[in-house]
Amino acid sequence: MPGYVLTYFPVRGRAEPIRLLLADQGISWKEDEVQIPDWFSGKDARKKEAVFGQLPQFQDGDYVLYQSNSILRYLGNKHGLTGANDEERGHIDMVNDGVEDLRQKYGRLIFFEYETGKDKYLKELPSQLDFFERILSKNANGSKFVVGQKISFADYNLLDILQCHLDLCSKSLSAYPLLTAYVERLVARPKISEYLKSDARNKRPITPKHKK
Ligand SMILES: N[C@@H](CCC(=O)N[C@@H](CSC(=S)NCCc1ccccc1)C(=O)NCC(=O)O)C(=O)O
Repeated sequence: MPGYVLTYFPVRGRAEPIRLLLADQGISWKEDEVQIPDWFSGKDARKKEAVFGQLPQFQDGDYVLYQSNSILRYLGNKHGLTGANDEERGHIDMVNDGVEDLRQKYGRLIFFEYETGKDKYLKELPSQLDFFERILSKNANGSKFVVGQKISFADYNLLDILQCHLDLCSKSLSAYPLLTAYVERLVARPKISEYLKSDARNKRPITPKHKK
């Protein structure tokens, strides 16, 4: 039975929350690495087959899925990571959509405004992080996960984008005790800790713009 296959570029990017979920859940997967020049030059013909012409792609046997957030939600549904009831599921989706909003802001900075916009971005970042600190504060005083008693697919997405911001500025969470403790708690989970130390994780830059 073929297992899970994740097709993406040799970067963390939009595939990293998926990798964190799989690693933390003890689920093995195959990395199908696409070289960026081959993708854009057409040497790798898969761009024409991709539903939206982009990656990541996720394969579960013969089942093929694109869109990183859809892949996260699919794995959440399959592996019990979508909350305890409809209300929690709705809030998990809401938080994941909020993470997507922040990821798009982060991507715009990295790919289009880095030289001129970093200071302004960091100055305005608290207005975004305030939302997530408050979300954590409303669930068990921030001592657990974004929603409910169990980890959900949105937690892996939030962890990744927070780590991206810690890479951008190591002090970006210093005014956020709940977010700081949340990241520390999640990265200390044995399987996430093991993955974060792995060559597979550390050979990949966050984006093609980051130099290893
Ligand atoms: N909504 C989609 C967005 C997918 C996406 O943007 N994929 C990018 C990669 S994700 C990312 S971090 N993009 C920005 C930087 C980048 C560009 C090219 C390759 C790798 C990274 C991609 O496939 N670019 C190549 C292309 O469009 O032909 C999703 O969430 O999966």
